Amino acid sequence: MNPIVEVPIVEVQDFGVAFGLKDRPLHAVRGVNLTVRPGEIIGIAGESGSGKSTLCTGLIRALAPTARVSGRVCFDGRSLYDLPMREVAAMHGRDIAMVLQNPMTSLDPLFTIGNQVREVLKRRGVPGAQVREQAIAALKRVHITAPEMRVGQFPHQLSGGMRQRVLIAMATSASPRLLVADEPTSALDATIQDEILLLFRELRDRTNAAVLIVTHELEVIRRVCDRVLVMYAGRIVEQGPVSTVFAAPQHPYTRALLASTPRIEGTEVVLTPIPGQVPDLRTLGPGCAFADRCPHVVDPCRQFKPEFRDLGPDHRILCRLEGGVQ
Ligand SMILES: Nc1ncnc2c1ncn2[C@@H]1O[C@H](COP(=O)(O)OP(=O)(O)OP(=O)(O)O)[C@@H](O)[C@H]1O
Repeated sequence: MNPIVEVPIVEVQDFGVAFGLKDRPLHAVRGVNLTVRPGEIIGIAGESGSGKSTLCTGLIRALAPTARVSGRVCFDGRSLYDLPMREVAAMHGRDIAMVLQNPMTSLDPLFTIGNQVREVLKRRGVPGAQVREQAIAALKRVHITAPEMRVGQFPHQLSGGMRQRVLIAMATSASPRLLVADEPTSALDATIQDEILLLFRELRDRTNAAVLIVTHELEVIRRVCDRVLVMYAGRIVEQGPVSTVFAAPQHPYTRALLASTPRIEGTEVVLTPIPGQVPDLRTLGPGCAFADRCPHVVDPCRQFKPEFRDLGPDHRILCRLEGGVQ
């Protein structure tokens, strides 16, 4: 693993994102404080609707125009939401890359793979004479076999795994400083998943980029990430090194989430679903959003805002329970 350099690439203070009516807002993300350093791979976990995608798109200023943002996001020391959009757009092509879930809808079915990779390279200022050669090199880096032949093919002629690699090749061709991958492997089968995940590590090792991976699959995080953020109802409820959090999760929600993933015990597949429902983000009470589902809930949890507790180096939870769950 790369040594982690201490100068952050992203610094987030009290970040929030709301949608909907001003007098009845939906707080998709609330009170996020986060530092992302070059060379680290961070996984973001949480049930559907917990705010994972909104946080990631918010961190790179790629939210829907209806979103209302609060707090501060600094990218490479510059306050992202104070920059002119023109500069942010230039950063998106150069310093920040995004890989999305569905490789079929992200590639244009009417153009060859070569056309699409070359177009990205041209936009990034690669001289015309080098474009073909660099497009082939970019495909080779993501382990596409016979890239000279593939450049002449259309997206539908490639497998799902190969299409995802092409998107990663396009996203990383400018050696971004931050790569955001939103459910990058969920449409792929397990062996292809592994290969795609390895590409993120290779990118990190080659360029010292920071990588944020949003996923429902905790196993993905356990295998490739250095750090994990667990989100619930728009807040990060636990963050810490993957090895620490997976070995001994401290927030009751993290425990429940880990227990809810299928595991094999003897000859049986066992999982313990999390009881209850995710709360409506428009009608959250003053206390902890997880209180109604928490096995350790006590009265103050419902009445007062939960507080962050530091449990060790880079490890914190948002919970009133002293020292986490015993
Ligand atoms: N453009 C939007 N307009 C209105 N509400 C939105 C918008 N985008 C997201 N939301 C709402 O914000 C909340 C968080 O959504 P988000 O997609 O960030 O969650 P998620 O954890 O990424 O979920 P999933 O795992 O299902 O993708 C949800 O209640 C969602 O409906």
